[in-house]
Amino acid sequence: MSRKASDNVEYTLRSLSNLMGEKKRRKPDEAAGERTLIAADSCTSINSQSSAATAPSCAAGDELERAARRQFQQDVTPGFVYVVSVFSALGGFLFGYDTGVVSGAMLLLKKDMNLSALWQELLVSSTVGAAALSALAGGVLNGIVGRRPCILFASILFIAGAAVLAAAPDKETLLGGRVVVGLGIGIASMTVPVYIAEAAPPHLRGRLVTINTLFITGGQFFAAVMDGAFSYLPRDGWRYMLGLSALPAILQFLGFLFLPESPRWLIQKGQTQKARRVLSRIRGVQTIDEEYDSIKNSIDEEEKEVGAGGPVIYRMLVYPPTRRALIVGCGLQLFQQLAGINTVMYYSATILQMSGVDDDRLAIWLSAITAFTNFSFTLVGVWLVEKVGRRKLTLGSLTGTTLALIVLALGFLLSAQVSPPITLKPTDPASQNSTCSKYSFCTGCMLDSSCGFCYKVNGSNIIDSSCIPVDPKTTEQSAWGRCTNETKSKSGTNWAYNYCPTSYSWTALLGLVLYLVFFAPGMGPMPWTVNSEIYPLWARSTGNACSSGVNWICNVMISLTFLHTAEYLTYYGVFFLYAGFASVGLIFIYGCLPETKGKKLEEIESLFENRLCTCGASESDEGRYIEYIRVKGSNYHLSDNDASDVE
Ligand SMILES: O[C@H]1[C@H](O)[C@@H](O)[C@H](O)[C@@H](O)[C@H]1O
Repeated sequence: MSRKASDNVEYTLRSLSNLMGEKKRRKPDEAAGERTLIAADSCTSINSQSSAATAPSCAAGDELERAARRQFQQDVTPGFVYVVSVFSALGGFLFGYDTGVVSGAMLLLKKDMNLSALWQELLVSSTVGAAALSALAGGVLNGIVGRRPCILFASILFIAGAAVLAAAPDKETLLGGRVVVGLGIGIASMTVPVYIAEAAPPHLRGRLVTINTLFITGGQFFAAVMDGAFSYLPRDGWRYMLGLSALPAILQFLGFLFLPESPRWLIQKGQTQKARRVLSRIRGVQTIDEEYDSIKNSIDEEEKEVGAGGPVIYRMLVYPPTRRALIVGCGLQLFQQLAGINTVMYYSATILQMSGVDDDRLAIWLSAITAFTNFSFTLVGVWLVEKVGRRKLTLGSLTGTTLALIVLALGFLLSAQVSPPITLKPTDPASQNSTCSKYSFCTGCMLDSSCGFCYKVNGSNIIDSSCIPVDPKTTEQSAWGRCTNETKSKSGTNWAYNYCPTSYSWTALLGLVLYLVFFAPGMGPMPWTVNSEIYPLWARSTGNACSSGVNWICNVMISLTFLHTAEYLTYYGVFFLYAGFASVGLIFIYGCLPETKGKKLEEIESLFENRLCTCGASESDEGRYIEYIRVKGSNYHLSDNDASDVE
């Protein structure tokens, strides 16, 4: 593409963002911003000379100061940074869509392609496994070629993967497509938060990076809706489900042809002129010297302190502040996954069946409601992150998540205790020889993946119940006897696979909803947000690669072992186990996560300088405000302490 064409499109994007800025400036109370600033300025100047005498004339000082702050925030936040963030967050949307869509697609695929359980597991876990590998490799790639080419490369992988999946003639090609998509997800998951954090102004960084997680959960919700919609097609519905992700990927690719490289990466690579141009473009102001110098100085200082030789991961491990940051970053991602979010997301249909839902399509639509809860409560996180800060949000969220896990576990425990007994023993030799004949209660039968519970209902009582082997081809019926599809309606029996009919099953639904309400605003987004900001520039790609790798590896481990662990520990045992993991996470986060809200990226390293635990380090809104005033050339004093900063 010619330079001129690219300049034109960039001009259009910028006009769009300027327009957003213009609109804002036209609001009446904000139009007075500059005047307010001057008024507040004279008020505080007088104050600094004779505070007692002038106190009455400054009675409205607080109000003026607030207006001046509002003006400051608009001045340093042009709309362009939102355009940059939204195009980047399309990577998050694809991450959510491609990990979410497979559960619904699988229901159709296993019939169309006659997939065995092993192939189903392969198609799900190959994507997550590939994401783990490419997230780890993405660190090196980011450092060498930059953030923008990595995002472009990820969108190419998403487009190619979607095309292969939509056209796949056999299961081997499907597997190839899922691996390609997984490679894209891994690179996007580690690059996008870093890119947004490096482009955002400090007071909005948390919110903009959290928008990426909003897009992840939005992608998961959209995938669930598409799963529901295309499940009505008689054939090939899965091709549309899997192929649709090409559209946002194409949009992202086109957008990124015109979006700039991260200014911090450019400065690190010595491309100073380009970095200055990008900085003034995304800040929308000419006076970027302050920010440029602060980034440049911190890079120079870091090089002096840490040295430039040896692999980055080695230098991170031997330098205490980055080692501590790495422990915190990886720990957050570890506990995000150990709290079991993806068993809830991937197995919500199964968990909902425990609440008595025995229709496949209904289960898909109910999973869409679960995904919607996750999405809408992530929005609460976007709103809260700059208000209460990362630390309080994460701690509050994990506390609620732990309680919700206990509710889930108690729900399953109650259900197990009132589990219906098995009253009929099979008479035919084939049934007698199977493991199903050894259970006396429904719970045992439910947890054995080769058996299902066959029963009749008389009023509110369960009668004539038996545990029979499941049909190896479909879990919708028993292999033989009263609960095959042909005999069910004639004999008036019901077939329960993977669940037991009990009057306490609503507690599972309650626990599930509570879980997402608490998890989504904090534990969902904060590990990504915090990781994007806690490493110094030289260690940022590697730090994020490692922590994203930890996230994906634990994701595979937990989601693949869920059903097997439930066989050994029962369902309530698994949820008690996750509640245990979450409690350990709570202690870890309480002790180790500092507050990074409002800090400049270059200041955050100092939070990890002295010890592992820097609990509740304060924000620096005031500092940034003073800096803004200095940039504007005023001699503005907030208080005696701040005054010394200004001069
Ligand atoms: O932050 C995200 C989000 O919470 C998703 O819902 C979940 O599926 C991902 O594993 C997690 O990393």
